[in-house]
Amino acid sequence: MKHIFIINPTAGKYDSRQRIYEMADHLRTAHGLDVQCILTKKQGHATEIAQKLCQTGEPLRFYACGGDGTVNEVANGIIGYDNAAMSVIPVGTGNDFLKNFGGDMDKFRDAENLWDGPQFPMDAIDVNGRVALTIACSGIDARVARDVHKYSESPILDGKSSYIASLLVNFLFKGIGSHWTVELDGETIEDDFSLVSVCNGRYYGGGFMPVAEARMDDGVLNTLVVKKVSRGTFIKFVGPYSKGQYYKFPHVARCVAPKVVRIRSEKPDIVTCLDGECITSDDVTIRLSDKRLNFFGPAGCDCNRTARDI
Ligand SMILES: Nc1ncnc2c1ncn2[C@@H]1O[C@H](COP(=O)(O)OP(=O)(O)OP(=O)(O)O)[C@@H](O)[C@H]1O
Repeated sequence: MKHIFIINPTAGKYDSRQRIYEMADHLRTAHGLDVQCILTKKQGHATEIAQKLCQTGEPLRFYACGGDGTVNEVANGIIGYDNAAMSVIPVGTGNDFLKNFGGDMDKFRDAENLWDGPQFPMDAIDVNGRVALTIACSGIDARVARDVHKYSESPILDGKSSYIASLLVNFLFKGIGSHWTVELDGETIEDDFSLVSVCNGRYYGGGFMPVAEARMDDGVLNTLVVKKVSRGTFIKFVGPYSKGQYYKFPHVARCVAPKVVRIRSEKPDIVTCLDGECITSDDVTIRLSDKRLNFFGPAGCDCNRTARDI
């Protein structure tokens, strides 16, 4: 078994390379493991590295060292390969993926807790052939996520404050709704929408939680469809929405669990964020991936630790 640390040197506010090299060295010396550290060189590189290694057929354990973007890229590289599994060492700005594990998040910071941890399958979301693990959102929340990196470079803003800054700018200057045709299995709705959030997990945007009951291994994608609303309603809605209380606004938000969600627009104005990484198109199809992700974590961890019933 090989242990591969894929390190995004640009993730997070501080350089974490030295700390990761020390952890990797410790696994070599204390446990005699075959460990390799690889730095990413550009966006998308983590997927290329992981996929190439998976094709060798060797048994592999990957450690995505970065934020949600790095986690997403490694997942896209390994999903579908039986010989590979992944975990995460969080050194990013937001690390929303690991929030799903609740209080166990801190255990992921040390590879000593991970290298022989249990492996389990997790669901994934397929978005036009690309994979998201936590949430695939389209609409104002995706535009906010696309712009959030501009603000997260500020030394005075943490993950959540950067998200709020981006939300305010989009809300005040760029408008809330988009005219789309949304298909939820057989149902077709043409209307103005604020957002469509397809949730496998629960967190995005530095800790916002659209659907608290979403579970990451139940084969269900909880999908929140929010029609265009006035600025006044949006202001009242956003707080409860961020805490999984969409059901307090039944005239605005509807939560369903379709097998396939398709969004179409007359122009390429559909911004869709997959775990924070954004694509823009005029036709997006989102469904449960037919592949599951092999994931490993600290003993006793649970990707549904923070899930709740309505
Ligand atoms: N060497 C590199 N140079 C520039 N960008 C890179 C490099 N390696 C990876 N990236 C890109 O950096 C972006 C940000 O990475 P990531 O999301 O992991 O960190 P973060 O933004 O600090 O964390 P989070 O998304 O959790 O807030 C990703 O889009 C990734 O593709």
